[in-house]
Amino acid sequence: MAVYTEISDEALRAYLAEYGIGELVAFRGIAEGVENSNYALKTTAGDFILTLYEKRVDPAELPWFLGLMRHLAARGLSCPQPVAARDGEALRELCGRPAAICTFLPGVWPRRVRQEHCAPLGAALAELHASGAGFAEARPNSLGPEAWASLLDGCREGGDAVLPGLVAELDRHLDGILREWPQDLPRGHIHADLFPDNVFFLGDESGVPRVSGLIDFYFACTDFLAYDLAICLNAWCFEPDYAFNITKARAVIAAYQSIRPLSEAELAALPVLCRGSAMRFLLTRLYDWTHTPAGAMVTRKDPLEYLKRLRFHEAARDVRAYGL
Ligand SMILES: Nc1ncnc2c1ncn2[C@@H]1O[C@H](COP(=O)(O)OP(=O)(O)O)[C@@H](O)[C@H]1O
Ligand SMILES: N[C@@H](CCOP(=O)(O)O)C(=O)O
Repeated sequence: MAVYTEISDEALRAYLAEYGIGELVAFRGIAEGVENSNYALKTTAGDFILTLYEKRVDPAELPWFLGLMRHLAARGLSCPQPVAARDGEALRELCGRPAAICTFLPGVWPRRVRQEHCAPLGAALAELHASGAGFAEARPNSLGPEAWASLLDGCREGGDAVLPGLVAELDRHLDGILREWPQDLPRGHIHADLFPDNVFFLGDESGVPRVSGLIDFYFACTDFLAYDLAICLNAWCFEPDYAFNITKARAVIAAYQSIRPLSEAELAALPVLCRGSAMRFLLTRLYDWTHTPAGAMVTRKDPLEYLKRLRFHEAARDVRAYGL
C-alpha cells in the first residue's frame, strides 16, 4: 500500500474548502503505486484523485508534470487533469507535502496482459509521443543513464544480500550498456513509466479492449522516444515465467509504427535501449528493496524480475529477437 502520509478527516475537509468541488462524501487510501500517497475522493461533485507527492518527485518540477498533462489533454489524449482551487492554483500543500487533486479516469488496468492489450498500448504510446510535441520546455531524465552508476553505488552494501554476485553482475551489464548507449536518436517528451498499472482500459469484457486513459506522469521527461517503447516492451511483453512473448512485442511495435514509424537507427538501438530500461527499473527497485524501512505501508517490487529481463536482452542483442 502506498500511503506514506496519513490525512485526518479534518485536514482533508479544510483542504477541500479551498476548492469548488463540493462536499466530501468519502475518501480512502489507494492500495497501489509505490511513489506517492494517493487517495480516492468522492465529493458531492463526483470522483477525484488526491495525490501527496513523496519520495522521488522534486516539488520544483511539479508544474512541469501538471503542465504536460494539460498539454496532452488539450490535444485529445485522455489523462488526469489537475483541478484548480478557487485561487486558480492546482498545486498546493497538505500535511506538509506538495499536493494536487486530479480528475478521476474511468477504466481498469490489466492485471494480466493479454495479446489484445498490446496493439492499443503501442498506439497509445505513439499518440502520447505525437501529442507531446510542442510542449515547450524540456525536462532531462533524472533517472536516465547518467544516474545509473550512482544508483548502483547506493545498492553496493545491500545488493549481494538480495542475490550473491548481483553487484558484480550489474557492474558488468552497466559498463556494456553505457558503452553502447546511442548518442543521437529522435527525442521528445516520454512517459518513462508506462507499465500496465498506468494504462486504463475499457471494453475488456467484449474481448476488444480499448485504452481509456494514461496516468502517472511523474517520471515523464524529455528523452529518446524509442526508449519509451523499450520500457513498454519490458513491462508488457514478458510472461509470468519471464519468457519474452515475441507476438506481444510485434503487436506493440507494429501499432506504434502505424502512427510513428521508427528510423533505422532507432530499430538498431532497440536492444540496448531495452537493456538500459531493464537496468533503470532494476536499480530503483533494488534501491527501494534495500532502503525501505521495515513497516512502511508500501509493497516493494522485486528487483530480480528485471535481472531476468536484462539477461534476456543481453543474450538477444539483435533486433530480430523482438519480432522484427
Ligand atoms: N486519475 C486517476 N483516476 C483513477 N484512478 C487513479 C488515478 N490516478 C491514480 N489512480 C489509482 O491510483 C493507483 C496508484 O496511482 P499511481 O499514479 O500509479 O501511484 P504512484 O505515483 O504512487 O505510482 C493507480 O493504480 C490507480 O488505481
Ligand atoms: N513502475 C515502476 C515503479 C513505479 O511504480 P508506479 O506505481 O509509479 O507505476 C516499477 O515497476 O518498478
